[in-house]
Amino acid sequence: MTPAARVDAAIELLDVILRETRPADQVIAHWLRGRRYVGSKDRGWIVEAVYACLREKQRLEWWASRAGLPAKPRSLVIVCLMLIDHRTGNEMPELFDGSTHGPSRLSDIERMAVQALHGQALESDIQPRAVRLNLPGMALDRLIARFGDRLDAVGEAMNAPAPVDLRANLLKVDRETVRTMLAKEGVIAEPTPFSPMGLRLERRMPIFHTRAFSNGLAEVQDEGSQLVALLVDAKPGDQVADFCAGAGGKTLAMAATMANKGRIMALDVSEARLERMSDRMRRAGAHNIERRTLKHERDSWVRRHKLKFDRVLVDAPCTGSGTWRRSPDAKWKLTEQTITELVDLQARILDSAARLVKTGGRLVYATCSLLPEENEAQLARFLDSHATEFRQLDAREILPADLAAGLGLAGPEMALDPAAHGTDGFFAVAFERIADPEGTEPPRRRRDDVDEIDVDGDDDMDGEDIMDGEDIDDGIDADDIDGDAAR
Ligand SMILES: C[S@@+](CC[C@H](N)C(=O)[O-])C[C@H]1O[C@@H](n2cnc3c(N)ncnc32)[C@H](O)[C@@H]1O
Repeated sequence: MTPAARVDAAIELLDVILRETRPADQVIAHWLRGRRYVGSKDRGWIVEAVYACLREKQRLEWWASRAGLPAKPRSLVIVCLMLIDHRTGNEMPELFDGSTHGPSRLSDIERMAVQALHGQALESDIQPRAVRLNLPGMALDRLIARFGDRLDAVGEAMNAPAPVDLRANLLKVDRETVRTMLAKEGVIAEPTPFSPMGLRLERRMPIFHTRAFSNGLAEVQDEGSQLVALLVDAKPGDQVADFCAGAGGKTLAMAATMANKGRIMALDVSEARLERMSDRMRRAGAHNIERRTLKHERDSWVRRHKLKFDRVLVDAPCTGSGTWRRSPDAKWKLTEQTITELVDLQARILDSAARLVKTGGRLVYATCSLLPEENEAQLARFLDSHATEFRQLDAREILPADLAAGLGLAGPEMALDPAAHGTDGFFAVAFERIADPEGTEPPRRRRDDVDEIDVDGDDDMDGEDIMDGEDIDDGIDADDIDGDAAR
């Protein structure tokens, strides 16, 4: 491709992403699949340019508007080329050359804008705070409430590219062995600071071709997500419900802490997401997972299995604001309505999933969000409405002492952020059921009886099949290390 053709492709792809509701990584994968003729170097340039525009969209728009350019993808790319790629005014006409595969020539206004932009820095003291921090205005007050004086540091960390973390699959191997195997294939990784099963790549690179990955010895998973699984602390023999299991990031981590003993019911309303778990389960050698598609959070299956689980994880659908460093497009698509709807859905899911927890069992509510209404406010609401049934546990007492001390948790919740912990932003809180809804204790079961408990529904009369783990294309693009796979 000529440099101009690359620029034209970046403008086109950016336009598609900004008009779509799907996440950018999915749109990009789809767009590239339809253009196999685009070589790998060209792909690399185009994707990098598009991500730079998405990551810096607000600051680029601010400069575009100041320079008199319309709010269009083409303007974003022009400003990106000037302020991020540091092109000179003389180079720009060559990139906008009006050729068959290139973008149309620069207009008079664009030429003047290019001159005005020359030598400017992307970040400026005169930008409003939300622009300078590159955060959506509607999130600013919420994040100030959460982080106070730390917000500048958190904002900076949220703008930096995320590292690639792996979880060593302890069902098959220990962390050091995976690390050595990866090193032999040229992939250098260091132990993550907190998770005892985590490895962090020295630099971003595809790992899906490595023996460690294809033999199921490692999975891509952000360290924060690994820590959420540790807070659940599912033990061998436990009955576990993973209520929003998705493609199984945390399900697989829990299968490992359970040493494949006991059972995990992986539940989700999305059959497609649960299907994506099958290949990962097989690769990981995880044999204690059953998957079930729920019609909705109050599916009759939940009622039939109330008070039956030792551990219930609710990894709730959320704004994903804690993962904005991976999915910068998501922050510009956030609306008040989305937040309102998600908060309502989270409450409904949490209330329903709580019914599954047996007395003495643990409920963990988690999000990858940094917004207080999805986290602290949900916790307060749940405790308030379930005061006679649940008590909050202290994460610092659940996690191993050195880990809890290292995380420096300020309270009983496990609140992680990219600045303090280098992880994605996560919030996780653990509760213990102290009484069943009627206030009467269900019969206690002996530990070694738990495998006998009917968690897969012999009484299942609603005709929904539990998926059987057959091999289905996982739909995750080989280079998609920031999609479901990172959770
Ligand atoms: C944050 S994602 C889960 C990520 C997953 N636990 C992991 O670690 O890879 C949230 C999930 O909640 C599911 N979900 C949305 N609405 C739901 C509902 N009403 N009941 C159960 N799951 C729901 C979504 O399909 C999505 O897979």
